[in-house]
Amino acid sequence: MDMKIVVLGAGAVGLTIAAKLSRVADVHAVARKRHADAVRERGLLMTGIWGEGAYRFSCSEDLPDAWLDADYYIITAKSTDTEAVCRQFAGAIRGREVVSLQNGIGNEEIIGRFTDRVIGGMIITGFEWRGDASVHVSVEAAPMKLGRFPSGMDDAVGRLADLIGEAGIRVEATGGIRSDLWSKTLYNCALNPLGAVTNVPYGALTDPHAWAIVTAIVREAYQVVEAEGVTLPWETAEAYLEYLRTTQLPATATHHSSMLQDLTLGRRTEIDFLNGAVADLGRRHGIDVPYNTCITELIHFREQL
Ligand SMILES: NC(=O)C1=CN([C@@H]2O[C@H](COP(=O)(O)OP(=O)(O)OC[C@H]3O[C@@H](n4cnc5c(N)ncnc54)[C@H](O)[C@@H]3O)[C@@H](O)[C@H]2O)C=CC1
Ligand SMILES: CC(C)(CO)C(=O)C(=O)O
Repeated sequence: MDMKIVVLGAGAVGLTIAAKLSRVADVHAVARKRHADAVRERGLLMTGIWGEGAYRFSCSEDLPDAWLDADYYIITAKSTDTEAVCRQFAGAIRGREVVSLQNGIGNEEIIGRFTDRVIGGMIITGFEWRGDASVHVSVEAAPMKLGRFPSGMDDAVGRLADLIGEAGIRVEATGGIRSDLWSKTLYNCALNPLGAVTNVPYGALTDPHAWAIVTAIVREAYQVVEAEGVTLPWETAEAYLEYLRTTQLPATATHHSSMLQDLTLGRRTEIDFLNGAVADLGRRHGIDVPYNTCITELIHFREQL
């Protein structure tokens, strides 16, 4: 029997993941009405580096009873909606395997209040809206990572990674997902808010003036990660900055920060799960975090304009 997967809060990331998984599993996506209607009418339209085509799968605004026995629930809402999604589907996800495939620090902890089976996910692939239920997959800097949260590996993680791999998505299972989540958060903290307030593609942030700010943000964040007891693949902030400049940035140089789009559309941004989380944790650990505090306040100011 095929595995049953439910994607909760399916937008650009979630609908695309649902589409790919629909080729190897039974999939239902919970999405907003206009996307759900479009998926039902003509499928999810995908273009870009993950292939082209129309993908049909079950999609609606709610969770039909037939999906209450899903093997995995994957949350792909913005971090600002994690708590609300968990509350709305609390009955379904209690005691179930729930995966966060979101940016930032704090989602897994929120989900952990609703189920004791939390899987952390890190994805560094670009998904851009091209219309209702129409997504362009633009860039990919590394394989997806999946791991039991806060740490460890087990069969449930391995089975999901195998399934996602079968669907044609590059993925690796890991025993240390917090390290991957923090690695991605460093990248987002460095680029997302600065790219949003300056309205430039990420590649432009290597300019020396912008890079000085990126450097300060990353140095503060690095101290916080160390204080949190998380080991990153790079020994120092300087080593990460070199990786960011020479490997991650070239792979996503043309990308515009999605935070800018959130600001333009008058939506709340994920800043409190990124630089805001770094600033909060920094204060708790007695670490000076002026750059992360400043950029967080700046984004909150812009959110209100
Ligand atoms: N778009 C991208 O390229 C990438 C995004 N991410 C992260 O992935 C997460 C999702 O990002 P996107 O897909 O871009 O966001 P999105 O805004 O396109 O998708 C989230 C969707 O969930 C819907 N939603 C929220 N609550 C819901 C509910 N209760 N019922 C039904 N639908 C609900 C929203 O209306 C929205 O359509 C974020 O944490 C983001 O930072 C990570 C890597 C790349
Ligand atoms: C889209 C991409 C690859 C680059 O910014 C990303 O992963 C993110 O913004 O979180």
